[in-house]
Amino acid sequence: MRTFPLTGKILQHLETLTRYRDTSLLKISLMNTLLSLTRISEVRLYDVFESEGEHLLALSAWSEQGEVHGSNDSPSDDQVVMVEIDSPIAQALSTQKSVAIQSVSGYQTCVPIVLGDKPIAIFEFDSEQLITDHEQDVLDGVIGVFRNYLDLLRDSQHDTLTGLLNRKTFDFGFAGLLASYGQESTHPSEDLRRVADNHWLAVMDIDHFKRINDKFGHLYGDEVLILMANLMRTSFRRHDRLYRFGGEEFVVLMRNVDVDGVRSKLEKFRQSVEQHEFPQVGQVTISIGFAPIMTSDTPSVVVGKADEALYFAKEHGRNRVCGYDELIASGELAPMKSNQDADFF
Ligand SMILES: Nc1nc2c(ncn2[C@@H]2O[C@H](COP(=O)(O)OP(=O)(O)OP(=O)(O)O)[C@@H](O)[C@H]2O)c(=O)[nH]1
Repeated sequence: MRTFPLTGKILQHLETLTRYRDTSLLKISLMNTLLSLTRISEVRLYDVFESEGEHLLALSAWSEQGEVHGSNDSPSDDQVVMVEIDSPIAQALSTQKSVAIQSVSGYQTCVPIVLGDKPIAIFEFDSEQLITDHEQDVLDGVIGVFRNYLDLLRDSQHDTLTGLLNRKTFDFGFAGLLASYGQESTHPSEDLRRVADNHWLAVMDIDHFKRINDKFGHLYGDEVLILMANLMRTSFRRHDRLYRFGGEEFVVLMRNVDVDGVRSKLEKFRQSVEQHEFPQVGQVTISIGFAPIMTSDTPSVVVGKADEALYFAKEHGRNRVCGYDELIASGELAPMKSNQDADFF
């Protein structure tokens, strides 16, 4: 009978947990749940990546004196660390099972989260005492619900053909991203609150894609889209966000790069597409427009500016990279009027 209040509490937590559609908030909610249902004192959650057969970790949420914090951005390269050989995390990742060890302040338990046959995240718990079998059951059950829900959420956030993030995820996440960038910005002037001068949005569109479909058929057209997504994954950095916006249009969100860096990165990508031999189809080219992300702009204005630069590239020969600011400065494009942003979304 004494288990009923705990069962009710677990159900309440699960109800709260499954309300979230945002992965970062979901993680924070899960960690609060685990702290509240067990005698764990602190918890850290790492995202797990695989690179050349090695596991890499990036801290994505953590507690400090019981208060949970999370990062809502993809980790940059310098936030990713290698797993220490023979560490409990390494053991838990290789066996795909929980590992508990005695530590200076008590016990440390590592619980991997495995999707398919791949570990995608790992929890590290500190507790004064060894976790009991009952607590382990609660941990396993709640983490299992989290894993299944995360799997569903990931499915709904990604484009089925290319595996990139989808348009819905962009629409949902970009406004939040702008708001969080705004909090980070240190610029004193409201108008000039460009996000540390280094966040960008690029819209990319395959040239004459209709011709590819018409000449080789839709299956080859689809293959080009998949290969294009793979080229994007290898060309951009881990913390850049890659979206298929629809049809043959893609979007990249880039941060921590100056205007020269963004231009050369996009130019390099354009060249790698041009030089890639697409099976059957041969050469494919892409046109790219990019614009800075300013906290004073709405998402539709940012996309609208990058789109204008893209249309300029299309109208001036295709297979080019054009920056909105550069086109405005050179007088080749007239500045967008504020009412031009209506109803993009
Ligand atoms: N194979 C395939 N084709 C798609 C998909 N989504 C959209 N398309 C096709 O993409 C083509 C886009 O053609 P347009 O918008 O005319 O553009 P384009 O031929 O690339 O010409 P420009 O953009 O002006 O260079 C259309 O033929 C669509 O049917 C898809 O998921 N798979």
